Amino acid sequence: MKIFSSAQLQKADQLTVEREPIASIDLMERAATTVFQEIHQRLQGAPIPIKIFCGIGNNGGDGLVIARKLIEHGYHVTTYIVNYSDRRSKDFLINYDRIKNVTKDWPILIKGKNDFPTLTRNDFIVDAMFGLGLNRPVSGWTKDLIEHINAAEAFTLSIDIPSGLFSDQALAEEHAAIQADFTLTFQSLKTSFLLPQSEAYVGDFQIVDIGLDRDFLQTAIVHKFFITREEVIKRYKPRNKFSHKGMYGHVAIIGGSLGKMGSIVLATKASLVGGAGLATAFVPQCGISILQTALPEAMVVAVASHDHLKADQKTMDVLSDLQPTTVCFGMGTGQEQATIDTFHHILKNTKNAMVIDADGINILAAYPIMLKDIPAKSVLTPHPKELERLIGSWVDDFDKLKKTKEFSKLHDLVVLIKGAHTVVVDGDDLYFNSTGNPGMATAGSGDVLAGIISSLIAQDYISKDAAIIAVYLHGKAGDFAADKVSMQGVMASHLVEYLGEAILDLFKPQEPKT
Ligand SMILES: NC(=O)C1=CN([C@@H]2O[C@H](COP(=O)(O)OP(=O)(O)OC[C@H]3O[C@@H](n4cnc5c(N)ncnc54)[C@H](O)[C@@H]3O)[C@@H](O)[C@H]2O)[C@@H](O)CC1
Ligand SMILES: [K+]
Repeated sequence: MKIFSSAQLQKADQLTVEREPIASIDLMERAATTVFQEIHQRLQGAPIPIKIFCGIGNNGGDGLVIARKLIEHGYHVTTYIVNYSDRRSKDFLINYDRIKNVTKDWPILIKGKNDFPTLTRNDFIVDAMFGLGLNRPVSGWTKDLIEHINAAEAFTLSIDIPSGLFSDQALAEEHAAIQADFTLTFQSLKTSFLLPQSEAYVGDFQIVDIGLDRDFLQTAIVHKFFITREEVIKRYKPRNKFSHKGMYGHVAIIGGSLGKMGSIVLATKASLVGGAGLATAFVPQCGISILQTALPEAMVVAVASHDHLKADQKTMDVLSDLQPTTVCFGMGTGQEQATIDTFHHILKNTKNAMVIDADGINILAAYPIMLKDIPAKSVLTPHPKELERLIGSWVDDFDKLKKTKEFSKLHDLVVLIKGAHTVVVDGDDLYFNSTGNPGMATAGSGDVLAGIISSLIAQDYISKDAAIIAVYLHGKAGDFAADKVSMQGVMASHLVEYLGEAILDLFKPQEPKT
């Protein structure tokens, strides 16, 4: 699913008005009516006090349409005009007149601090103060009003975007924005919704299709995408019956050390459940019986050393004889010098795209000289701390994405930035994941993900697609697991256990979204 910039959405807005054609006031009516219907469906006529805060632009105009519709449907509505400027938009003014025809409780003007209404946590607040027209951080009494609304801790629904938040740039923490419980956004997600810094503001979100110009939406070039089920289905290759295990590749999972063998068990198992035909765990001596016991389906190659990976020539020859399709390195390896040398040797002797995780990333950060030896299109899967060691620190989430794109292009690598919405960075293209939950922030979760990515590359997916499909399925498995065992109860093993269900879910007819 494409993610458009606010400039593109405003362009789409104009084109829709010209091409449909539709008067902008009618486009506002259509858009805001759709939002009203979403609210009405949830409130079902509940007699709760609804307080709508309208700016003086078109976001405010939307708020007035919503207020009018709610009043017409018998809801208890109080409308406020947040009069932060006297330049009112044309469509705002039209709706300002219209609402006066349906109620004697005309909108109340807020012109400063002493006009702030008392709010309680039982209110249902609709935030229509600023939308895509926000062009500088909110300041003055308007900022105080935002903080006043947040302090009420009432259920808050934001229209299009939480007021005070920008769609395509980060918000400094000294600036204020509405902390929405729910955001109904027009036509497309906004990038800022998917970044960790905005988590306090956006809450849950839902896209409202307002029928913007289809041709523009289809042809507009974007570099940001939301990984929905459809994005995965169009990339996923179903199996044909005349197939044999040799067709599904051979994954070599390399890593582990004394006391950290579980990460290899999880990654190797995940690679088999993800569909690889063969899997070999390449581990220190201490891991042999562990792997053979925990995972009879996997072959095991042990290096000479006992506690850590210290491959000698003999075991490197075994690895090259294995001819693995995909090599995955880094889980549980530690950073002993012998392990670092082994890793460097593997990098130089591997041609196909690899998956590099955990300590593999930390070793690359410590020895950037090794970066040039990584096979093209390899996938790195850092969590934010590992990423910082690799690319240096960043100012904010947008700066983090910019630096990661540069790193991805410079070294021709696919980089996954793990988080609430894990991002797959492939050159200039960003793919934000739509599945997963906080229950997955648990030991071993990353090992499972690395195993799934490896299994998909072994099955001949290009690295970018392998990463996109893997993060989606990994998160989906986590969602199924959390539904069964609670978020707290999710363990990495559950992510392997529910992976098959996540794959099946791709091809199950979806009941219509409620
Ligand atoms: N995209 C679309 O096709 C549609 C958009 N509509 C609405 O139109 C909105 C955009 O409306 P506008 O462009 O009028 O702008 P907004 O309503 O978002 O903002 C109102 C005005 O506030 C001023 N402003 C910006 N930052 C400020 C600040 N920090 N302090 C004080 N004033 C500030 C700007 O001059 C802006 O025109 C969207 O968010 C959406 O809600 C809807 O009417 C439906 C159609
Ligand atoms: K808003």
